[in-house]
Amino acid sequence: MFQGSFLAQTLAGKTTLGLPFYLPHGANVQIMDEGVIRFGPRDPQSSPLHLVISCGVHGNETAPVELVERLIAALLSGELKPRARVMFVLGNVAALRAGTRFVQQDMNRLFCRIPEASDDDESRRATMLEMHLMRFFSRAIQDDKPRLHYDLHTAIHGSQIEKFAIYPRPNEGQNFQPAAVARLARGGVSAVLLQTSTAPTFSYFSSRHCGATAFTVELGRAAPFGQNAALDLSQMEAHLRALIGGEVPMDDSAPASMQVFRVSREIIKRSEAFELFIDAKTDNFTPLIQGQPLARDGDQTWTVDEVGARIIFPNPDVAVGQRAGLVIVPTESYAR
Ligand SMILES: O=C(O)CCC(=O)N[C@@H](CCC(=O)O)C(=O)O
Ligand SMILES: [Zn+2]
Repeated sequence: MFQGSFLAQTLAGKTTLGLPFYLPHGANVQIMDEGVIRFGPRDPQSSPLHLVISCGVHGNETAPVELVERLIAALLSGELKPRARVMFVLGNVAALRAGTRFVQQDMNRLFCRIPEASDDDESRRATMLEMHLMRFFSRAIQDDKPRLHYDLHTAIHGSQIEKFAIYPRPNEGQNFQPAAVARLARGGVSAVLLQTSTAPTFSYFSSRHCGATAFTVELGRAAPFGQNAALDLSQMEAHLRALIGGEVPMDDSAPASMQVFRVSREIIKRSEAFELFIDAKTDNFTPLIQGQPLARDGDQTWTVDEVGARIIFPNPDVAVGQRAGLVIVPTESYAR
């Protein structure tokens, strides 16, 4: 089943789907789809955690894909033994082959939508990935074990804080969980952005529809395959290995060093007349000055109203209807 690495086989279009089987050291494994592989212990009932680790939702963000490939290889060799149920997802295989963020549409803007007969390949792939996560996490409904989804990215932008995460709002009746933020700190993440609005992103989907504690995790600067040596992912790799091995940290509060922000506003591009008054090369977390003009779109203008605001993902070249940036502000509160 594995001639060469799972990543190499996937990129070569040689995925072989199959029934679940046991590896010599007892782990259960199944290739569910192109770029989707699931591992678990011989006795799934003993799993302390249901974990999805996704990467490559954007095809130019390769460091997390190389990290996932190392984890899959360690599991296949028996060097890493799964106690958690874990499913790995290489999101946008076509874009990974092309080395581009996407082929036709940004896949991370295609979740939580109603499928249509006219859907393009990326829309169909997003829908298939939703089905894989619904099925994987449906097993979790039978027990009260934690459901966790890390969607690993790297960023087009430089950043004043290298490793950070976007935390989609939990469902009604739930608050953001400091313990979940504390786990991220163990993976080397230094800031978390609490997102209180809906979003068409993979992590928002698994939070909203799978009841998972989900994050988009930005691990550094995007670079092509083989050019990620300068990016240190060792702490995140150790954290993911511990989770896969069934070590679920029980910290109940995030370290004081973790910076917590709330997404105050999304700047949405409403027409081709849109202008962003912040250079698209501006680093993430660059401070904004209260009263400073942000953007104009026809007769609508945005200025910085917030105190202590910073910019995230400034990008005027997004498609109409998509966000051209996030305005964040510091917060002490984890309330939803
Ligand atoms: O660097 C950038 O401009 C974008 C990096 C990236 O792909 N970020 C994700 C964030 C997803 C989220 O908000 O949860 C994205 O834009 O899809
Ligand atoms: Zn990305």
